[in-house]
Amino acid sequence: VERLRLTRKLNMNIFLAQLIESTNDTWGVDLFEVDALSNHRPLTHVALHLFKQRNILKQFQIRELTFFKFISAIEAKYRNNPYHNNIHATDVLQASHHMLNFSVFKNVFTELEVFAALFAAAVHDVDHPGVTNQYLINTNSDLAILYNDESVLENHHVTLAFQTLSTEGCDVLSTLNRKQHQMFRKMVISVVLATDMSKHIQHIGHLKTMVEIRRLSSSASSIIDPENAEDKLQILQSLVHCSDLSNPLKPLNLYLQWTDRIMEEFFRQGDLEKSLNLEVSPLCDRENSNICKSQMGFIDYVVHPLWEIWSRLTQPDCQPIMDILESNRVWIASQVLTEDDKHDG
Ligand SMILES: COc1ccc(-c2ccn(CCC(=O)N3CCOCC3)n2)cc1OC1CCCC1
Ligand SMILES: [Mg+2]
Ligand SMILES: [Zn+2]
Repeated sequence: VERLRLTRKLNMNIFLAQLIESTNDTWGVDLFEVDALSNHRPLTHVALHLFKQRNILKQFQIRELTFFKFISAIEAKYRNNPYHNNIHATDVLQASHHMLNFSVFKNVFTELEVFAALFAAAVHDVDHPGVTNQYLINTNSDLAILYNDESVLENHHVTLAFQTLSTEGCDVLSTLNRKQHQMFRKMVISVVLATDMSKHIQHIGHLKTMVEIRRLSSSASSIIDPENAEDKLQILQSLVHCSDLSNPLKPLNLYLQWTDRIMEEFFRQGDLEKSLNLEVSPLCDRENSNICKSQMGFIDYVVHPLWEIWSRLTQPDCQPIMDILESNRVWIASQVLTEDDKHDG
């Protein structure tokens, strides 16, 4: 029996290693599998692997042990919410890594910009309480008071990330010089704050402008001027925001798991609102919801408008991902009909 147990353990580790290797260049890795096989430490495993694969630790002389301690401390500060947890952080990190490899971004970003974008993705929801900014504001929470109702959650995530750097043995930025540290901090703050849905429309506006310039400018090649730090920062903000909103562009079985999870998180907020005699927020009433219809709305009015312009900027590498969105939408639409019948029934 002991030999059998060890063989099974060995096979699980081999399978885990193969899954983690696939995060290098695969869109839609099953991170729920990685979570199950990694003793619920997907973020530490994947982040360590991707930062090493990109040679970030060597470039900035960051000791592997220091990075391990930091990312483990961050992963431990993600709460076990149904949706906003360490698996979601890993998902956004891996999607951001994947899109940074798009050919349109070749030779555009510096190592420091890549480091800042992936760092921001890994920490972007740390200590998320599983409720929305609006709920924190409506309940006069300490966080809303602390951040004056402005991007409350996003401010909290980035502050906690930088505070974690001062935990014993966790300062992954100790080898950066003053200028690098200042630029890194500015980029991480702006990328994490840009994951607030209140900035969503601005993302679309900036991307439309950039695509327009690409269309007008003669050089059909990469339109992104590597000298324009502002443009590059806006692109990194949109890249992580797109990754944050990438669930409907993942293989259907993964998309449906994320949908179940966000709905359960919303429903728990609705339960809280009911118990506090507050008005139940939209989509948060588990007694009265149409999951497929709300996903159709999410895709048509939030996800597709953003990803349509993002894919135009990043063509041709985004097409396979847009195709998944299209097929998922067709499937959801087919379910709306049956879901109606169920309700009518
Ligand atoms: C798989 O389903 C979703 C996956 C992700 C999102 C989503 C929206 C905005 N973000 C970015 C973070 C943010 O700002 N949030 C977090 C969600 O709550 C609102 C503030 N993420 C919403 C999703 O579905 C919702 C429930 C039915 C329709 C919309
Ligand atoms: Mg967030
Ligand atoms: Zn997020």
